[in-house]
Amino acid sequence: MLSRARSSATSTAEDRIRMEVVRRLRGLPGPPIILLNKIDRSSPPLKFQFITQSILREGVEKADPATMTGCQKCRPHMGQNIGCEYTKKCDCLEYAAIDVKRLNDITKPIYDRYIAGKDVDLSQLPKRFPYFSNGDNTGCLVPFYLNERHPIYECNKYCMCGPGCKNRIVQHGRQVDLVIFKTKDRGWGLKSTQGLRQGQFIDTYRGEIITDAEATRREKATSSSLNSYLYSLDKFAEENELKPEELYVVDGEYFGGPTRFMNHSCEPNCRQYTVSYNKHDVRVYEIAFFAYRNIEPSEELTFDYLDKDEEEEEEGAPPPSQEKPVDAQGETKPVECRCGSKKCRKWLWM
Ligand SMILES: C[S@@+](CC[C@H](N)C(=O)[O-])C[C@H]1O[C@@H](n2cnc3c(N)ncnc32)[C@H](O)[C@@H]1O
Repeated sequence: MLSRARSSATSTAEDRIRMEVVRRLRGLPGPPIILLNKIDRSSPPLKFQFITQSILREGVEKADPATMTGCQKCRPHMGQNIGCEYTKKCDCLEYAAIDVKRLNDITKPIYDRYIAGKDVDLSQLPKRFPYFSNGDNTGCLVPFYLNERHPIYECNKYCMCGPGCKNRIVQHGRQVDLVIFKTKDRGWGLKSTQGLRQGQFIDTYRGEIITDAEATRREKATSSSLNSYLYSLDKFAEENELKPEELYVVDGEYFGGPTRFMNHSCEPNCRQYTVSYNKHDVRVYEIAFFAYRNIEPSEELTFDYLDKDEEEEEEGAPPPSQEKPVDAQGETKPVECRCGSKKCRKWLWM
């Protein structure tokens, strides 16, 4: 009798936690996010809170708002009705990927000077629009951006192109339904009940944006693998000569969005991309997940925790290792990878 009473009290507590998590999920904007557990009676921890915007913690500052300018020459209707379609005119696309195929006798010498490291006016050069602007793939990231990982500069509230501009996808937020589900052997994971197209936006990675010093303090204060939830905002570090201690870090452990539940795969179906609304802010920007290939309904969504940009990839992906990885302090933080891929590198962290 006693053990029966105990077990029913436990289930009530578990049920209450689940109901509270479901209540929180229902309060979020956008298509539904479902909680699914066919494995046991647990729920994601209540100390984790869903947020819709990252929280800037002490010592973290966005660039002066005065630096956030919008495109001034664009208009909502410029012919094909896709907003900033004339990429040479659009100030927001100044730093977009250069479309080398469209260089001509006038722009090629400018491009060559740019490649040689000279200071040039990039607005002169033809750019690549990051998203498909018509057809079945409208809104999906084009293959060039998908593969090259060039930062995406979306239009912003100061732009003259208007809210319907096709250079605004991530800022409109998640448009796909999601399921946070319990996996057999990797805690919680994420999937969608709908099929996703290659290049389709899923959601951003949100959390507390903290200084590098605070990230180090948090890492030292915990014995758990906190690094699972820390994401360094270092995309622009090298070109802007930012020192490691000047960088900010997103911590999604206690505050975040559903993407915080995405597991790692050595052969992932999603990748993360840099999205900026202010080209002058090199320290605070969005990390956005896009489908890297077509994804079947209910296929688990994964990304590579050690994902490298193309240039770094050319140096070669880390080989599968039988040895336990060791960090800079010589401590092992072995988390065995259970992604199940043929290309599995065996460990989550190298
Ligand atoms: C960002 S969290 C992902 C969500 C996590 N599964 C949860 O329940 O909160 C990262 C942690 O998930 C687990 N994990 C993610 N991918 C894994 C994989 N491929 N193999 C083993 N564990 C994995 C590890 O415990 C890792 O530290």
